[in-house]
Amino acid sequence: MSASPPAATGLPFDDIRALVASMPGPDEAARAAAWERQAHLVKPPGALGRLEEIAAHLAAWQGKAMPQVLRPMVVVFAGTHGVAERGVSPYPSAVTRQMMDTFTAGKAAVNQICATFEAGLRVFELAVDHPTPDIVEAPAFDERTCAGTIAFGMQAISGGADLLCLGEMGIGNTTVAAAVCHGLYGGTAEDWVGAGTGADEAVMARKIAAVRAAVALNEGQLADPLEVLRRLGGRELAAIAGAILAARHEKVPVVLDGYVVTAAAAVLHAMDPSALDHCLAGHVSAEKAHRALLERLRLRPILDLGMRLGEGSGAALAVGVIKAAVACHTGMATFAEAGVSEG
Ligand SMILES: Cc1cc2ncn([C@H]3O[C@H](COP(=O)(O)O)[C@@H](O)[C@H]3O)c2cc1C
Ligand SMILES: O=C(O)c1cccnc1
Repeated sequence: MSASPPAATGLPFDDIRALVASMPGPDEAARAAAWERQAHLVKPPGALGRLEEIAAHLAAWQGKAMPQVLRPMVVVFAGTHGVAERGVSPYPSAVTRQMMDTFTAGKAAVNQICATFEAGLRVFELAVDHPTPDIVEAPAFDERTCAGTIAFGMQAISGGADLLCLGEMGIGNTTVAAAVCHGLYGGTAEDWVGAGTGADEAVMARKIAAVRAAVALNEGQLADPLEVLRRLGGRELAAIAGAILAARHEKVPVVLDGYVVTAAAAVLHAMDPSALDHCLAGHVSAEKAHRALLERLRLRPILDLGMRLGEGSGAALAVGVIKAAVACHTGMATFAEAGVSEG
């Protein structure tokens, strides 16, 4: 279930930029064929609402008029963060490794959701015994290690998948996600900080202070989104960005989870506004800034259940809806096949 931490590959940011510049677009013929089929299925046009859009999205990004979700895969990346030692989470960093063990034992929330929808689950450990430096004091990575971690994340689909759901585990990472968003979009630290696992007033004040100080430390250095990731991010965020990019190149649609995963995705969006066109937002989490972030990225969440867990749980839950969308699209009869009169 776990893999070794990333050895720095020496892959520089220019190689990441080249992968972003060469992203394939959607298969518009497959999308059009999917909508054409939807128009003839035995239901009033549009009656399946968002399910119809999801089916057409999968057709466009898998490149087939009849998309499939036979091998949905949930990939959870885990990392640890120096900034966690500032008391920005009610929980200690040790929980990250303990939750890895819980995933392996099949006993976390995401395990149960994956089992419910017959989704695979892989957990990638990213050197959790070696936290990235405290972003208030130093960049999280040097360029080589950041690029190497992005490249490592590209392995997310190496086992094969026709739908990739992304998740994360890393105590303190809602602080890191807020720093990345503040670094990308400006505003104030307060705009981007939320309660995470359940911060009280004192923890919230430390989170806001940490995010403000981390961004201030890097003033004038954040015009390049990859620099935002390198200076203010963390290993699981870098790996998630790599996974999204690899999936795009391999025609695998992606389902994003909560605020942390979406913040990692935002780095790619800032590099190229079309970089997330193959992604669906599995849900909007209860983390304060997630809704605003999704709106900025023009992503409409599939579910809105007040969840604020992470682990890929919201993305995994959306697999149920996505599978149903594909089942309707591929399995329903047309009016002609069913012998039902069209209006
Ligand atoms: C038992 C437990 C299980 C979790 N599963 C995901 N997270 C979530 O909480 C963390 C982020 O919140 P913060 O920034 O407040 O630390 C991440 O590890 C995230 O995946 C968990 C957190 C805990 C405590
Ligand atoms: O939305 C998220 O990603 C989230 C929220 C709370 C805790 N961990 C993750």
